[in-house]
Amino acid sequence: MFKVLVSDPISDLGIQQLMEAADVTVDKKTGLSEDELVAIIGDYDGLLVRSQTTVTPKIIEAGSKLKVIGRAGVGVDNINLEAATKQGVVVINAPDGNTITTCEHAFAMMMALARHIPQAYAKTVSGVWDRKSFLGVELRGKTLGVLGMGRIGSEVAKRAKAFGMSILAFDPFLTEERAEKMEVKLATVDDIVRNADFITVHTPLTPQTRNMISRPQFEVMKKGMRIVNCARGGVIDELALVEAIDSGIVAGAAFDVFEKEPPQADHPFLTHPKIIVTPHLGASTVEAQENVAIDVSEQVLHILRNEPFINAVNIPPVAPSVMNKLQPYFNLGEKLGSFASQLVDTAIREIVVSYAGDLSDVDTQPLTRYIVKGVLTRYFGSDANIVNSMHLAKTRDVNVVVTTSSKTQGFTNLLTVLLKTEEGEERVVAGTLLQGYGERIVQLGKFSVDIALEGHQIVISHNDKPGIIGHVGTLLGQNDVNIASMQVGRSTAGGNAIMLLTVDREVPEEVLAHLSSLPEINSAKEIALV
Ligand SMILES: NC(=O)C1=CN([C@@H]2O[C@H](COP(=O)(O)OP(=O)(O)OC[C@H]3O[C@@H](n4cnc5c(N)ncnc54)[C@H](O)[C@@H]3O)[C@@H](O)[C@H]2O)C=CC1
Ligand SMILES: O=C(O)C(=O)COP(=O)(O)O
Repeated sequence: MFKVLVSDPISDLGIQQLMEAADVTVDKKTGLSEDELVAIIGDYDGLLVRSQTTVTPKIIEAGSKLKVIGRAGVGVDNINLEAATKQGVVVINAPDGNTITTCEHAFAMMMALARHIPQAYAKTVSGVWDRKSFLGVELRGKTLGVLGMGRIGSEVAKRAKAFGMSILAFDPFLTEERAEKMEVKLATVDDIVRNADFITVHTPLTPQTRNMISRPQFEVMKKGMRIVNCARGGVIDELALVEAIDSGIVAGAAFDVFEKEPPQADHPFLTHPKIIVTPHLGASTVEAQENVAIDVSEQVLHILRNEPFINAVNIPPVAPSVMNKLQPYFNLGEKLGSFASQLVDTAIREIVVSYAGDLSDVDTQPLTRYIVKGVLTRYFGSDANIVNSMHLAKTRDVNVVVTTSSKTQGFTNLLTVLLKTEEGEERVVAGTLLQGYGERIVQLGKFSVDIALEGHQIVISHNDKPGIIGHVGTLLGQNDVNIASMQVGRSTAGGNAIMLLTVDREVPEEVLAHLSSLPEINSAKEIALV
């Protein structure tokens, strides 16, 4: 039974499938301190959060069973990704569910700003009928600068056009072609700050976006412009903004997010007559909260059940078409890695993965993660997984080299794993996925073989002399080890040879030792692929 902790207010309807899953129990405990979370997180396989819970390295380290942290929303800046990746915890988010809602909030803020709605409301309900102080401006005919043209920024631009605004947009990934298609003008940050009547930011907070709008930008802004931040506190320099308003450059600002949330009681935004604020409500609609909770619950279930999943933040994204192509090979890759690692006796220094044939035209990185996981599982057990396998290899000074070739080498697809060790040992194993026959090993060292990659196997290196197969069969039979299949490969008659056996059960140590001591046998190793 998996246990999931929900530590922020998340829609009940959205997490229904998680609550109804027969193999999951869900506990809801909101408002916990770091220490309180540290004390209980060890019991949980999954953690679901929004933006209130700060998931610190201390919490992640205490989560010894933790497999997944699900963020019911977009921004994962409250989750320590480095600690999660190190520990092999998958972090997923729900990037699509609150796009429209947040876009609509940004728009609502822009309109409220243009027409002083919060200030006018406050005065009216206080009993003052003041029609003179709140002269607004129209959006029509104005220039809107959009910084960050991702999901939300693009939707804001779309709506702004309907209001008769012209749009200047900047995003490092916005091409001239896409800008044209969206009927926005591709601009630089400098163009935007100099020419926009309104600016809205829709980027994550990164070292590049922190204080993206600060004193130097305010200095060249159009007098009387207005600015909106429904993305992340810190993208616009808060103190520089107050100065720019007070000096008459900026006519007003609307903020949903703050550098520190909640802001201190004496934060200048909270009392400034030209700044309107909301308490990080961008994603707070019934629809968005259901959407993000549904999306994240679905993925958390997949991860707990070891099924393929999407939207992992600490694993590079993979296009669905690439994923469809790679997915059938994940098992093969992991087993080949595991097989190869059980052939070596000394510390691995390099893992060389070669892809040939069909797989050469896609980005095979996700598959490499499975192979490396397979190799490292021998040393790290279940602590190695596809999230941290590359990281683990790096921290252990294991070099991972990938080569690809479109040549088919006799198989539609061929994965080869070569391990090089500190002592100069080299072990190579290659496998393929054969329609109707599943995962097969087709090369072991320099020998061609063909055997299913499954269960318990024995690899025997021997000299090609008559009678050896008989000796091996007899010894295993005497020890009640049944042989399911056998393959023999040799380079030249009478030379080195390899015997690959699939057996029905684990082979006792003493039987392996006995096998190794038989005449003409150089070594016998058991490989477990279970
Ligand atoms: N106020 C709220 O409740 C909510 C806030 N958000 C925040 O809104 C922001 C945008 O969310 P989405 O549109 O879903 O994300 P997204 O990932 O689709 O878009 C972000 C865009 O910012 C661009 N970007 C990155 N660095 C940039 C730079 N230096 N200059 C210009 N553009 C840059 C990226 O290329 C990307 O296109 C995020 O910070 C997210 O956390 C999202 C949902 C709710
Ligand atoms: O999704 C995001 O990035 C948000 O900022 C929404 O935050 P919330 O889930 O409302 O705490």
